[in-house]
Amino acid sequence: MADTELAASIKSALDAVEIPGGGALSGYAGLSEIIITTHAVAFAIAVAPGMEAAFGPAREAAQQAAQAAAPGRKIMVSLTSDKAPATGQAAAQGRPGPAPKTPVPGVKRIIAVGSGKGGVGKSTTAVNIALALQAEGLRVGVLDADLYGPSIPKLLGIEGKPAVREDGIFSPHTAFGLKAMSIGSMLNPDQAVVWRGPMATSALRQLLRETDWGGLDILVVDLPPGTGDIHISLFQQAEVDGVVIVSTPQELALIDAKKAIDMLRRLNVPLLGLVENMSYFIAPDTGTRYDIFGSGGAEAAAASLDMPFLGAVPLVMSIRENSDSGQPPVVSDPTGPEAEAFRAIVRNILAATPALRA
Ligand SMILES: Nc1ncnc2c1ncn2[C@@H]1O[C@H](COP(=O)(O)OP(=O)(O)OP(=O)(O)O)[C@@H](O)[C@H]1O
Repeated sequence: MADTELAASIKSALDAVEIPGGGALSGYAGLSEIIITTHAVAFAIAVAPGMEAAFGPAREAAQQAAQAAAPGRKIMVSLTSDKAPATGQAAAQGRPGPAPKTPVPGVKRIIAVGSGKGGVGKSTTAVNIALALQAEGLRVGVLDADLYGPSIPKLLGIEGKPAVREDGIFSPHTAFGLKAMSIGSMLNPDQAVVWRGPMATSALRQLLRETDWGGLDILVVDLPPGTGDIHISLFQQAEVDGVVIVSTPQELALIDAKKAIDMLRRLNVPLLGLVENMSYFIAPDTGTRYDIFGSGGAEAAAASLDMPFLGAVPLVMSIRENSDSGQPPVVSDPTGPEAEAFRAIVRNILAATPALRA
């Protein structure tokens, strides 16, 4: 069935869903466009502030109606309302605040990996940190929340969609011993823009909470670059134990990274430290190290921001070649200089935050 036909048949299935105050959901002005992807269906219901609970049953019924109309696809129905965060005055007036943070089933600790701008090697770092954590004896998973450039599937050589159990829970992929889920498998590449805002955060919530992680010590979340809805949604709904910021040595990237760091401070999320990627170049023939961008930029930036410097990763062709073919250096060449760089970063993280092992 074509996507437009499927969207139309879901919309007519919503005729049977009654909304508070009477009337059908299909005719409700707050119903968003129905987005169809290869594996998922997503739509949002915008409600007036304070009406979320009243719309709960309608959301449930919409979920079931859409599932019946689109069997085999993951259904994501989000309720959204424009409400200011309940701080200060709002809280004092007794208005509801953001939902409290709740543990993610099957996950003990969460580390997120972020960056100021794209293309700095954030996903490469996330995957290799996850593998290096695993080499330390921890049970580790990776969640690719980078909606605008999901690259974990390629980096881990994962293909296809994750299986959905009968109860609607995802069974994650497994790659190199890591459990892995990617927002990328939920959407077509050209749909990232459409997925902004509530639908993206709803997709994140479901990937995080409706996946059978099966008992992880640490889940590594690859965030989108910059600061946006996904970040805020993750930090508000789950206890994130710390964030690693990845930057390249160029000053511009560092300035961008500062914005990300400011946001974390405002949201009270612990910063684990800064990783400098593509920091120096090792000549493949002689093994000589060249500090092509000048050395120590990120280290100095970390010091000026009063945060730990976790380590530097060299710019090496093999990282690009192996990563892009689904063979991350920590597994493809575990004793090489790139793998050693990531392992040293992980040792620094665990030394500074021993609770991550607990
Ligand atoms: N240290 C490195 N040496 C050589 N190439 C690297 C290194 N780190 C990352 N790369 C390459 O740079 C490209 C971008 O890396 P990656 O996808 O990890 O960045 P990102 O910051 O996550 O980007 P995006 O924001 O687009 O997701 C990839 O082709 C990757 O293989």
